[in-house]
Amino acid sequence: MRAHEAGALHGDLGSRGPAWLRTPEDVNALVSPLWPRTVRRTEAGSLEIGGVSVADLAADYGTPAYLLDEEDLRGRCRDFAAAFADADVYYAGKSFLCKAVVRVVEEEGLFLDVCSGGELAVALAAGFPPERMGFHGNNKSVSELSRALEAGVGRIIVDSFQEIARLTELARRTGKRPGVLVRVTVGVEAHTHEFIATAHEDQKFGFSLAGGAAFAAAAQIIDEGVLDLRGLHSHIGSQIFDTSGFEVAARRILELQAQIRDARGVELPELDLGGGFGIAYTTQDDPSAPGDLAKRINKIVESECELASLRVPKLSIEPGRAIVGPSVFTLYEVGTVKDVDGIRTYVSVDGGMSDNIRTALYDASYSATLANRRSEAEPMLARVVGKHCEAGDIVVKDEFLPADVQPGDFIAVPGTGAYCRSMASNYNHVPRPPVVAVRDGAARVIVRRETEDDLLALDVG
Ligand SMILES: Cc1ncc(COP(=O)(O)O)c(C=O)c1O
Ligand SMILES: N[C@@H](CCCC[NH3+])C(=O)O
Repeated sequence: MRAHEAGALHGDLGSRGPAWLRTPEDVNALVSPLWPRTVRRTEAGSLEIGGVSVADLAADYGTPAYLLDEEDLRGRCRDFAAAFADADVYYAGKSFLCKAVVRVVEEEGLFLDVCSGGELAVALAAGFPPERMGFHGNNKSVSELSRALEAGVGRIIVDSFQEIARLTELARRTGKRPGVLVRVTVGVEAHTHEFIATAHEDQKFGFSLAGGAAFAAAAQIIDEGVLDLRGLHSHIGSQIFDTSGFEVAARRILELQAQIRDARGVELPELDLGGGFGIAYTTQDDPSAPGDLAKRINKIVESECELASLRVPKLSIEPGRAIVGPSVFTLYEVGTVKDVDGIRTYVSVDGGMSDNIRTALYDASYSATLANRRSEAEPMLARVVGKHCEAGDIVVKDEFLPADVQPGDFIAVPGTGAYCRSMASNYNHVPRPPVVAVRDGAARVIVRRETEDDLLALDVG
């Protein structure tokens, strides 16, 4: 029995209810916020991206592959830059970084946030202007800090008293005066998965506001006068839809700004409210457009500044997921289809948790569609799983796919531009997939597929 015939099955979707029950027509539809802008289903029924069919891309580059819609990515950079015209928009490179993306970010006028020596190296190799970079991290090494200083990184977001001491020592030694922000833990419980919330008190990032460490850090930097304190920083977490968390964060951080002014007579000129803007992974998600986010955030900052009699500081934000996440889908080939009687159908693809760990790690929800053809078959509740030796190797927990899905079909999973390739692993010695950028009918590999030789080259035993 195919799982779509099993009535009891739908109970498995719990509160998502009948909205999830789909017709064959729905199963073939591409719901707009989920897919990159140039993706469409052709008359013949297969998907194309940037004017190139997935069949051609699979033939040329193999599967699995991350397919990046360059026009979509550039469009999202431009949308953020235009919406936050009075602010600096730092693209958060941790979401996905390679030289080609660094160049896109630069060409579209954004700034860049890096958070390790490796990300800094990629950015510098791509020729990104260091003065437009911010350097994050709760445990930057002396060598990473030295490289940032040597390169002339525009600002370093300091995260601990030890780091302030290390950077101060380096600055004294080299005669440089780096711009810094103090990362503040504002005590906000962001409405997101606990692993990706970063502003509640009990965690590793930043200086506590409530405990007084944030004030002490800022005061120490001002008193020592070696580092150039430009402002305060807050990042409340990731995949957030509700702007009330930003509102509380802005209020608290501006109160601290006023406290610093009152105690030291210094009005800090900059304020960074971090990233974290949510995207649509399923039809249940309803993300805000950059223009709406900008309006709400600017209003919050202006009114809080008025209340505290502060000049409005130069604002910056650090979106990663909201820029690159929706620009990519992963293309997989189906290898096996297994009906577990009365429970569900498992559709196994040629990748899995090594190219997308988010489902296993955060219980994240994704969507999927049959990519190589249109099907008139009845919808079947499926679970898209990978090829790893791990029961939790799930890519898409629940999705309606046509009941005739079979080995050799292609499955596309949207929303995989952020934190998928960047968090990919070699579990089971599965080589990591390539990233292929497609635009105006032409495709180019921007990160090549890893090979078994690459893996063996590391094994020097
Ligand atoms: C300090 C900081 N800035 C920006 C980001 C980017 O977040 P997102 O990709 O959710 O916009 C992160 C990651 O959560 C972060 O830790
Ligand atoms: N890696 C996380 C986001 C947090 C990363 C940055 N602090 C994700 O996949 O959602």
